[in-house]
Amino acid sequence: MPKLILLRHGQSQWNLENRFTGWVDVNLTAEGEAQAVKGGELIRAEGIEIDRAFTSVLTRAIRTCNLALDAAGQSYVPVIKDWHLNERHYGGLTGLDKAETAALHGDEQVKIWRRSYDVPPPELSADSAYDFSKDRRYAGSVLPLTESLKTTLDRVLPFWDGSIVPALKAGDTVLVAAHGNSIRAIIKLLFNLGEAEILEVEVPTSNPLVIDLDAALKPVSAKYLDAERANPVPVLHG
Ligand SMILES: O=C(O)[C@@H](CO)OP(=O)(O)O
Repeated sequence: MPKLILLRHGQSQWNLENRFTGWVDVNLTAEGEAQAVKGGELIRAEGIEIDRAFTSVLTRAIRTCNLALDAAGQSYVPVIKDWHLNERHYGGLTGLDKAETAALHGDEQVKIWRRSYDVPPPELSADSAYDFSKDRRYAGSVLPLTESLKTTLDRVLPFWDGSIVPALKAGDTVLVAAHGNSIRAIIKLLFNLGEAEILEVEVPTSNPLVIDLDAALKPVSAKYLDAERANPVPVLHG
């Protein structure tokens, strides 16, 4: 039976500072590192044997993946890194303080930017310090200037179909160490959630969400390994 473990990265420096992060390559805090290790220890305690892992090209997810695999005693697992698993691009909000932005534009507008399904934040300006188009990890790719959850899902989907689905169909146990919104995109897809339902889904940092799948890759069960830090698991649609 294929098994998928979704692991949101541990606390990052900008999670701590409450700044819109998106594609900025901030590192884990010490607390985030400890969370990643705990995630791996829980995977080990559950006796899960991972066949392959996928992560983004952002340090906080890569390090969470590595720390969790180390703590699970499975550092040898092959890891594929791909930008299609990056966090949603926060466009012109990138780097701003979330509370200051709410004070300026109102809580309602910030909630729309953060959690609406298809309203993207304003685009990144041409002179932004957060222009990643010259970063060699994205060479040859056309990069977004902003993303909603919907357009995040649009770019996660080809990678999901092309790389992760074949591994799951082969019966592998797969770890995906990624970000709040790229994981929400995968959850929407997998659980066939509506636009309103996905908005209620908040994935806790570095708490492994273990999903057993049938041969058609429909979820048959889902649980967080750290029950104390769990949020409601997505509803299984029949
Ligand atoms: O800042 C970000 O990139 C994301 C994830 O931390 O935040 P949000 O909760 O607004 O999706």
